[in-house]
Amino acid sequence: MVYQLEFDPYQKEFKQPLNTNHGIWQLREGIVIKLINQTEKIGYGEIAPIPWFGSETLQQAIDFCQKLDRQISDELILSIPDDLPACQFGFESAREDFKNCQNVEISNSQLAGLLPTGISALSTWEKLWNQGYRTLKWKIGVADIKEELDIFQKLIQVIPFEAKLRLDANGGLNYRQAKTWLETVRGTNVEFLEQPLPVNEFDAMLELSKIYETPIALDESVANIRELKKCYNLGWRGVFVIKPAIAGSPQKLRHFCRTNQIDAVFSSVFETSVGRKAALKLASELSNPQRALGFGVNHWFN
Ligand SMILES: O=C(O)CCC(=O)C1=CC=C[C@@H](O)[C@@H]1C(=O)O
Ligand SMILES: [Mg+2]
Repeated sequence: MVYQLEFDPYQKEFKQPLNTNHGIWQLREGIVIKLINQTEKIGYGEIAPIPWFGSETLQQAIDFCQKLDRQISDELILSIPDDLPACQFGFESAREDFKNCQNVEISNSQLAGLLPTGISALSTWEKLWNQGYRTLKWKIGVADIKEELDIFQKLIQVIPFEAKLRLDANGGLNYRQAKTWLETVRGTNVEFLEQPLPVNEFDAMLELSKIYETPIALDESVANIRELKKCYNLGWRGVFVIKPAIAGSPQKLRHFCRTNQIDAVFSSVFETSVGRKAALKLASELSNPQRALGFGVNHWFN
């Protein structure tokens, strides 16, 4: 099959900046691609890089698109190199969009609502709860640990018992702080501790995952299919937070998840509705149905 290719870079400002250990993220930049087939039908896909998670940069994706002919084939799409995972996702999603254009219906009870960092979480959780979220995600490793531990103690006093809380450090803790958090959350409604340590401290996270009963989740460490396989082969059996928009080829991702029984939680990269549709389709096939999807941020842009 051969397609006519069109691609449009975009910039969308977040309604509120995302504050994580990586820094403050204000602007989502990406590329919407259109594949037009011989019957003039259009398949849409999105390239939404996060270089600080190890994907290609926006400029690398734009350069790749610009070098392509205006007519591209299935073979070319399926041969996009693994060092362009966001491009692999965007082009393969557009190709698959011809097959299934309905959106995945999903309720907030199946999604994790994202709390603001710091003390604002205490005044925000109830709004998310009333919107139907039953899983809440809170970024830590942003402020001083004493301050965040104090806020955490207040938060678990007020949120309903049946709420699940995810803590995401974005690799911002050290070993001692990670142990402090894992001891603090023992017996609470914390569902998992996401990426407590930096990517280069995998062995320490593997050791902690064998000591503490609160699951540890990796996302920065498993940001693409190559890293996913590496961590699995090194013995990771905790939660795998998979961001399909930067993981790489959906076909290869399906093969890995169907071949290996992993505890996967599919998650957003704050893509637009184009990428979200394709990512949620993959999540509906491959994410652990017992866990909420990390796509609670569906109205994130101004
Ligand atoms: O996973 C979710 O529930 C929402 C998405 C989310 O938290 C993230 C998306 C993209 C980059 C990161 O800052 C962050 C994460 O670390 O998971
Ligand atoms: Mg994370």
